[in-house]
Amino acid sequence: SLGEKLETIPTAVPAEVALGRSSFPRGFVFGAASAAYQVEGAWNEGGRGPSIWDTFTHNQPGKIQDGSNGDKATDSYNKYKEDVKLTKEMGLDSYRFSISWSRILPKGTLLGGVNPEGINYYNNLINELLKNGIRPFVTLFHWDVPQALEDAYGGFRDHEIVNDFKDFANICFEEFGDRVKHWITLNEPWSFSSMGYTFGRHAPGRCSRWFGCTVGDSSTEPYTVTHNQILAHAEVVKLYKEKFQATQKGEIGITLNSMWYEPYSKSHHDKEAANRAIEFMFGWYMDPLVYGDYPFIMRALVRERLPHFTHTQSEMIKGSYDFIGINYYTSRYAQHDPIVQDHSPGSSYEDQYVRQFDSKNGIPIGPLHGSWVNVYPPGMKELLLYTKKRYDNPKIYITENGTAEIDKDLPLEQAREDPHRQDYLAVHFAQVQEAIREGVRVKGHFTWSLTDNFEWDKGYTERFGLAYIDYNNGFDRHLKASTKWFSRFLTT
Ligand SMILES: OC[C@@H]1[C@@H](O)[C@H](O)[C@@H](O)c2nnnn21
Repeated sequence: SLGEKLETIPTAVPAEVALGRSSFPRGFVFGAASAAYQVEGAWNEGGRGPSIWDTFTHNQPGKIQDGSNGDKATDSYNKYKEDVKLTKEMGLDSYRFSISWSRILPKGTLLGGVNPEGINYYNNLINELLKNGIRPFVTLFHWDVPQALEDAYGGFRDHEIVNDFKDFANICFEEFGDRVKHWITLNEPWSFSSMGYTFGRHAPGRCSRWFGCTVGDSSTEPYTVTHNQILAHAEVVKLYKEKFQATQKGEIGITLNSMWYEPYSKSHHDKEAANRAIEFMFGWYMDPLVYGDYPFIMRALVRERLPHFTHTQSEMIKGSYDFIGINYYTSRYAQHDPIVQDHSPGSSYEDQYVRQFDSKNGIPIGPLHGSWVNVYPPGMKELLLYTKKRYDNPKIYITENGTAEIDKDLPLEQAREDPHRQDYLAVHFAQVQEAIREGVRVKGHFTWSLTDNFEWDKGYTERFGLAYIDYNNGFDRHLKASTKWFSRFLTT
């Protein structure tokens, strides 16, 4: 039972992990990750056009816990060489970052013009990484839709964006594809759809009125936005494979996030609820990518609000990946939410008929780090085994995994102490190793994040970095204590 599992969660560094990188397959990639809006800053410098995150934070500061924004973020636009140096100093193999669409195409479209300063910035970043022997892993879309496209046709609410995303990707492949060999089309389409259109907590902040928004519909827009993201993803993969892969010899995939779910009780209904929860969060995307359509349970429960793919689209989407990126942080309990008479679900979240909890009988599913990361390492392994079993054992990178501390405005020396991060990483590395031993094709792990950064609706109140950012002293970077262990791990 879960109780036994909780007792068996190792708190000390498991022996095999203490052996370090040598206990992972040869060639396994260790990296750290970031995203453009969260680190670059320079929001209106270097020719960059506004994204929906600039609009959202400037116009609705109340939706951000500390009322902050990414105008400066960690000033990585000017300090990227320091970030590359941190990556190298730690002994990491790769740096995952995203390209700001509106820094390349300030008006979002090719017609609106390409920004040469944007091309120049990413060329400099890529070249600096390669000069230091660090492999670039590039995400094309990490939630920062150009505001011009939101204004023109509602961004991902309109199929038109598929063509503009293809144009953006084409420029990136042409300009950077000679040196970038690992591409991720989308980061977490579930988060973009649910946080942005079900709950309205992320840009563009749309949701139904009873969720507290003035515009939006939590029962339909998340499905439309997901549908257009999947189509945009598949068209870009098709473009890369038809026009670039033969010569550039890179690989392309997508990054999906999911929690793992444990049944709240041993009841049949709660076990079924746990299955529904993973299908509505992970299967929403994995089923189209592997089988060409949404999960049957979604068709059955969402019905006319769930868009359909044409046969041609379905064939294009099926198999549109060389790898799957998985972002895992935490797990939840899933409890059956019965369908009572006349109940009409008001959102994509309610459609699954699942109540989710982070604790049971007052006992959390795992120790709480930051505001939402309950440490539950078995969830990492279970999610990986689920992916292997249900989705034909794809090549996987863990494109995000990490933990946080609440910012308590501590003096630097105290703020750098992060034993919880060392424990978190060690126990999750052990789970990844076990999954690999059981045949899961995991080829790399990226810690979220290289540095503290703008944590979306949490602003700067939560720190996920391996390196501390001193926002009050020139955005100085300081490696946290856990990196001493991590660097040793990477060399043994
Ligand atoms: O919340 C911490 C991080 C965010 O900072 C990333 O941008 C996002 O990809 C993500 N997904 N899950 N957790 N995360």
